[in-house]
Amino acid sequence: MVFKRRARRMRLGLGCYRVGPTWLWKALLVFVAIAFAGQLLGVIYNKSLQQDRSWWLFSSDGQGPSLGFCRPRSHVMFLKTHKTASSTVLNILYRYGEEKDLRFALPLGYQFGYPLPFNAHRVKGYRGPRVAEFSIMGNHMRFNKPEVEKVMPADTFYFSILRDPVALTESSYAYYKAVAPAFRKAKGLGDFADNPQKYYDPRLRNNHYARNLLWFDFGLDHNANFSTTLTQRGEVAIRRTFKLILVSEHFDESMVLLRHALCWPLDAVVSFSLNARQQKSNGGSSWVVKAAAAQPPAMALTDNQRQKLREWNALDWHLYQAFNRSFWDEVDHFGRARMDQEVVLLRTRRELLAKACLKEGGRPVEASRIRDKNIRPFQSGLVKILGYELQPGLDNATRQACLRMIRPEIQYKDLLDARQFPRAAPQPAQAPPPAIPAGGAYMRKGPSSQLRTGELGVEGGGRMGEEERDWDGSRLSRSNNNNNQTLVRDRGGREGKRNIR
Ligand SMILES: Nc1ncnc2c1ncn2[C@@H]1O[C@H](COP(=O)(O)OS(=O)(=O)O)[C@@H](OP(=O)(O)O)[C@H]1O
Repeated sequence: MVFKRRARRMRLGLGCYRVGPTWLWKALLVFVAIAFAGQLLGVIYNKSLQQDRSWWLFSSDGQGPSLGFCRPRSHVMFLKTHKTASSTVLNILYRYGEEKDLRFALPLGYQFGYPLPFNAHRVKGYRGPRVAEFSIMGNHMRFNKPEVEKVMPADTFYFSILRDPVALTESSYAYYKAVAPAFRKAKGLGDFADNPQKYYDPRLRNNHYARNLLWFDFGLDHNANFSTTLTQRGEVAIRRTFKLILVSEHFDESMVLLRHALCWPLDAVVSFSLNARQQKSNGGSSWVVKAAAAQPPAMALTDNQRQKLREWNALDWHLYQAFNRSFWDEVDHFGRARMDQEVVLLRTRRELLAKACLKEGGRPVEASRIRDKNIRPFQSGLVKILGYELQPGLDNATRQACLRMIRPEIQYKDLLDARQFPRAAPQPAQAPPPAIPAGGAYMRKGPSSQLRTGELGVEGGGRMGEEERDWDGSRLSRSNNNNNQTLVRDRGGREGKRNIR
């Protein structure tokens, strides 16, 4: 009996024990099912949100405020001055032209025979002055109006960009330290600023990077003595051709004026700063914006040295001041309040795109950290040139749009070149220049083993043989200067001073 009762209690107990866990298991199962479904819905929702967002990112929202009645310009010539944010501007032109399927006047290499004055035959595919077939031109050149006019249509819109000569010299010194003999010989930028005459020889190749570089790029004589008549003449000549001169220090306002001048949507002029130098903060090694950055000792300048650099670059300083004034006149004409509003919109848009497109919260990173060589920027000089990495997991359309905004100049030019000349056999852009030992000017190779800026060789296949010639055709000979071999102009050679207009 006792045994039976105990067995019944055990059965009941077991029954109780079974009822409890079954109920719990069922509840758990329902909970897991709900959680799983939630996750699944979340993923689907997020994905569609991301797609919606990317659709929204690069669509009508990027049109910006009304441009009024105007027709978008598609014939554009940008004089790409050196170290002025010109690569960022060129990226804008590349993107617009690519999207609209416009034809670019591209150099054979990466520049139009720089530092020689521009010649129409430097344009790949150029077939003569009466064949108007190019829409956009913007790679580095030394401006030469009559030759440019052979390539570009008569209704072309010409524009360019200037930068404060002191900031420009800092950037140029960092980038061309090894290329320009005047910079190479100086102990640091301050030392150069204290006594530029001590280091500067106008006959030496690539020294144009060290004096009045803007004036030089506009095709004017950068070694001329400063005079009010001369500077006014230069200014008038530039104004006659260039309908808009942007100012690097006011980049965003510049972009607003540019978009209205070209009648382009807001997104077309939204950009990420390209070709920036790495700057170190006082304490750490992280990238910081220039204003807050401590310059490395070789780059540090006192106020007095800054003033001296303005005097040394007096022609550029005049140009910068004159065009800075007229820039603000244009802003006044546009309307200051309206400008402020558009600048806010532009910055908001840039922030949004940076968050969507870029890693590191949109901050530029060292080239060595960029895994994809197609977006690694070209390196030159004393400092690291920064680039960007894309956010992972972007849908294809967004990825392509983001990629366009960060693709460095060299890779972008290669891509456009391949599109425009699909059947052309790959050409070496430039034959390698002769190596000059012991402190002679030297070149670095770009990602495609081709030269870009600050190189020694004449672009477009101009290997310099035994008889070497400078950009204006004057003969060069080697000189041994304090054990530094350099190329100097022969006495009989032309002075290379020419005013193109
Ligand atoms: N958006 C914007 N606003 C202001 N400044 C900008 C911008 N984009 C690029 N930069 C700075 O421009 C410098 C590079 O100039 P370039 O691209 O003209 O150089 S190059 O001649 O093509 O090598 C380089 O200056 P430094 O960093 O002082 O060397 C860039 O940081």
